[in-house]
Amino acid sequence: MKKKLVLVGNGMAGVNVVEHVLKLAKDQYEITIFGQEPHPNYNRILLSSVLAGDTEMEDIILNDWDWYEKNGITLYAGHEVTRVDTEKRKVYTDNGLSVPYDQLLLATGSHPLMLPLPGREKDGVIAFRDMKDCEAMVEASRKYKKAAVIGGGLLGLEAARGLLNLNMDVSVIHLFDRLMERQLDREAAKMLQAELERQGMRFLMEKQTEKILGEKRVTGLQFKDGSTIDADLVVMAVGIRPNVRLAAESGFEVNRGIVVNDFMETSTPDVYAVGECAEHRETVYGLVAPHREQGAVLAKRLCGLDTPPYEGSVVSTKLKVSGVDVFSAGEFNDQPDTRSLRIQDEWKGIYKKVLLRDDRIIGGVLFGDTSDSASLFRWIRDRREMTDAIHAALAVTDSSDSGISPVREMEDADQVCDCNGVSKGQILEGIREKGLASVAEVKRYTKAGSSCGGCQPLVEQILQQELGEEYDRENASRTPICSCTDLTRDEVVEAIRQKRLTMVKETMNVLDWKNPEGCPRCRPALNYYLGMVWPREHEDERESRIINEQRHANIQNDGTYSVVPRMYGGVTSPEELRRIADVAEKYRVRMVKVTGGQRLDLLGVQKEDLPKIWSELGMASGHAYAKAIRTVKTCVGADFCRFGTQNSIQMGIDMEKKFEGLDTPHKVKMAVSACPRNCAESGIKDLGVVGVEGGWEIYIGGNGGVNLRGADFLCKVQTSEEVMEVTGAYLQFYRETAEYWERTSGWIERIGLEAIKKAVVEDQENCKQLLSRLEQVLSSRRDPWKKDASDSAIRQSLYEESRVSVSAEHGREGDI
Ligand SMILES: Cc1cc2nc3c(=O)[nH]c(=O)nc-3n(C[C@H](O)[C@H](O)[C@H](O)COP(=O)(O)OP(=O)(O)OC[C@H]3O[C@@H](n4cnc5c(N)ncnc54)[C@H](O)[C@@H]3O)c2cc1C
Ligand SMILES: NC(=O)c1ccc[n+]([C@@H]2O[C@H](COP(=O)([O-])OP(=O)(O)OC[C@H]3O[C@@H](n4cnc5c(N)ncnc54)[C@H](O)[C@@H]3O)[C@@H](O)[C@H]2O)c1
Ligand code: SF4
Ligand code: FES
Repeated sequence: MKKKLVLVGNGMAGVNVVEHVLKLAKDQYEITIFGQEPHPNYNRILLSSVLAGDTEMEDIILNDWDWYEKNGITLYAGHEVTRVDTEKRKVYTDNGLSVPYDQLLLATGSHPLMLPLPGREKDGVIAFRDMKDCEAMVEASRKYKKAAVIGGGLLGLEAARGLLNLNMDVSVIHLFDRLMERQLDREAAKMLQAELERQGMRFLMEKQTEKILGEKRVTGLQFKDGSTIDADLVVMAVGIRPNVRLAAESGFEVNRGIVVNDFMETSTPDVYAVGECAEHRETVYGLVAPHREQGAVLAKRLCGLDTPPYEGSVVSTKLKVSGVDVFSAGEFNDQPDTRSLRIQDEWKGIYKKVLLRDDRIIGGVLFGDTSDSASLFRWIRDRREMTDAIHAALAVTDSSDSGISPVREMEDADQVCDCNGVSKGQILEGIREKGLASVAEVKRYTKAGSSCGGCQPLVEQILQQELGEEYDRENASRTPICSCTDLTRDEVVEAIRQKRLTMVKETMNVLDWKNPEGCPRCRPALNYYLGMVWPREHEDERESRIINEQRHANIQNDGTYSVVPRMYGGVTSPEELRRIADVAEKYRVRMVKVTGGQRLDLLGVQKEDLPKIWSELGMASGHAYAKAIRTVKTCVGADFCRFGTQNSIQMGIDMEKKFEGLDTPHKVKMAVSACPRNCAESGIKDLGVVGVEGGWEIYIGGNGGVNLRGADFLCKVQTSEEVMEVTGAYLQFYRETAEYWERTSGWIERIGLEAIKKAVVEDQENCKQLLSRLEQVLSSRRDPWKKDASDSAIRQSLYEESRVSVSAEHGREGDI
């Protein structure tokens, strides 16, 4: 019988151990994971990129719901483990669950430190630790202007850069007279501050905050010296505290963190700890590289394999702020027994300092040019003796002049990517044996470069050195659709056409997929591309769709579902409302809510009630869960409003009826307003129509989500028929040319407004062909709710029996 492995903490460190265990001994354990956050495992490091607008929230998911299910892992997301009974060998959660274990792994991470200041409970005072904090900052930036970040460390500066990108005025309040005093010496800190000031940050140095001002919401900060500043958002980034409550209350030995030995074993048999909550040899690590090293040892231990002990890590840090290259590792402050090598080039803005003890390299700081960082880190880790060659390599301020190539110097065993533990040898193997030819391919295949991104220049140098003239920079920027293949989206779509492929599995086979089963990223994408190319021939493959689309409903964070019936143009009738009310009462729906898209959402529906509710409602699916045409929001328009120039409601209804149920690469939201006052918010929709004197204006590519984007003006037309033509051609062009998972806002940035104008407005012939292909797709649509409600076999297998483990039912799959 399989042993039971229970992991508490669904973060990067714990899940990394599980990934290792699955690779080493897949069948040894029955695995259960508890995570307090209502999300699958995601890359916390990349929250800084999400805030800065460089990455989308959904792109930082490391293992989606499908991954847990596929690997037979039971995930309880949104559940906190509150007690461990070591006698009974069971864990207990806040909502009454208990699960037995044979081996228990604690990876509970850290809490952000919140200064105990008067007023800290006010609205607008937050930390920067998780997705929720990131969303709160984006949300605040829409309404407020002035942000104060307390703490000038790595996190504070990355938060401040993100808030600048969100167009806020940002002040950083720092306790000391230099930034990042735990990583940088005075000189580097001075150069960093000057560069960040140039980017627009304001610094209040040597300031101690005394009080948070304001009534309900924060309005400012007051300092010990009596001065004040205005602020309507305060982000505290003053360090972290290991989360040891569960361990302490359960009787495990705890100091600053949960005390572990060299095999990550706690004081209690069969209980282990890893990551930010673990204290090893009196050190707690707040960076992922050491957690990976710990995880590799622990996974072998759990699988009964021999492993050398974990003896601690040498760490390095890089600040993830674009336009600033800063690296630090080991010691950097001069001491009586140290000597240093310093190079400063004020013209190029470069500073290098290397600290020596007994002529051995023990630490260093690089600013402005971090191309030596991999070599320097290796020299520090190995406590390498300073040589003339090393000295010469460091002494130049342009690494290309040095004659020493950091890459050539590296041994195969040397680590290139600290975040993901990838060596130069593994990358070379990928290049030589798998034909990897770009940074993106290396990233997808080996994971090198996929976290903080700091090692990407080194990966590029390895590619250049290995492939020589064959390395084609331009070609290297091509992005395969996922790590299962080297083919790009366009190549896959072309192959589907040329080779007349019609099924997902067949496509993966014929195109030589590296992972024959595909992954959660490529399976739904292939299913979409096949349907797009062959609208009549392709049989939709439900099992390839994301979970929300398989069930035709949005999974909520407590495991229930939401039902949003279609209400064309946001218009309903007393008769429909009566039916909705009856259903809501009969099935004890927890809440009926008006959505942002002007529909009624029945929240808190049990899975087995879904088909019954759909058939009793007798309304069409609103597709609120799908990558498809969503709602058309309308204003009341000329029939009722004295400013209205057009009948926006009728136009909205016509558009929704025409395009409902159309699959698209990502969700598509639409709106129709009857005058430029734009009450239906047409300016932030994927497709917005605005009535004006003598016709309609059409806007495209707007987005009101995390990455706010105003829509671009596409064209003006005179008649309602023309609106239907241009919007139809636009939607079909998006369907045919966008990457799956790409919103219209990203697509438009990528391919350009002019290309879209040409394809759907100027080139009449092309427009006609787009419309004719659209008609083919529209003619083969079926309402998914009707189909499932009337098919007893589907009802039983999908809604009455559970295919998905309890785990995967928590959280919103499609929308994070
Ligand atoms: C914005 C940001 C940027 C960062 N950038 C970098 C970087 O560039 N490089 C780098 O190396 N590091 C970086 N870090 C730090 C890095 O993200 C962390 O060191 C790492 O994520 C810690 O992993 P962990 O699994 O130990 O803890 P966490 O990621 O905190 O995961 C612990 C999880 O356990 C859950 N949990 C806790 N208690 C319980 C319980 N009782 N029951 C159930 N679940 C529980 C928590 O909700 C949490 O989801 C950054 C951190 C942040 C916030
Ligand atoms: N690029 C990266 O590697 C990266 C990025 C973000 C976060 N992280 C990690 O996340 C964790 C949290 O980062 P962090 O920057 O909060 O921690 P930190 O401890 O590194 O820095 C906190 C900073 O806040 C300052 N501070 C403390 N009290 C203050 C006060 N009252 N007023 C003003 N300033 C004060 C400290 O002097 C220090 O510089 C760390 O483990 C860090 O390594 C790493
Ligand atoms: S958009 Fe214009 S027409 Fe429509 S409700 Fe607002 S003001 Fe009236
Ligand atoms: S070092 Fe962070 S992604 Fe490679």
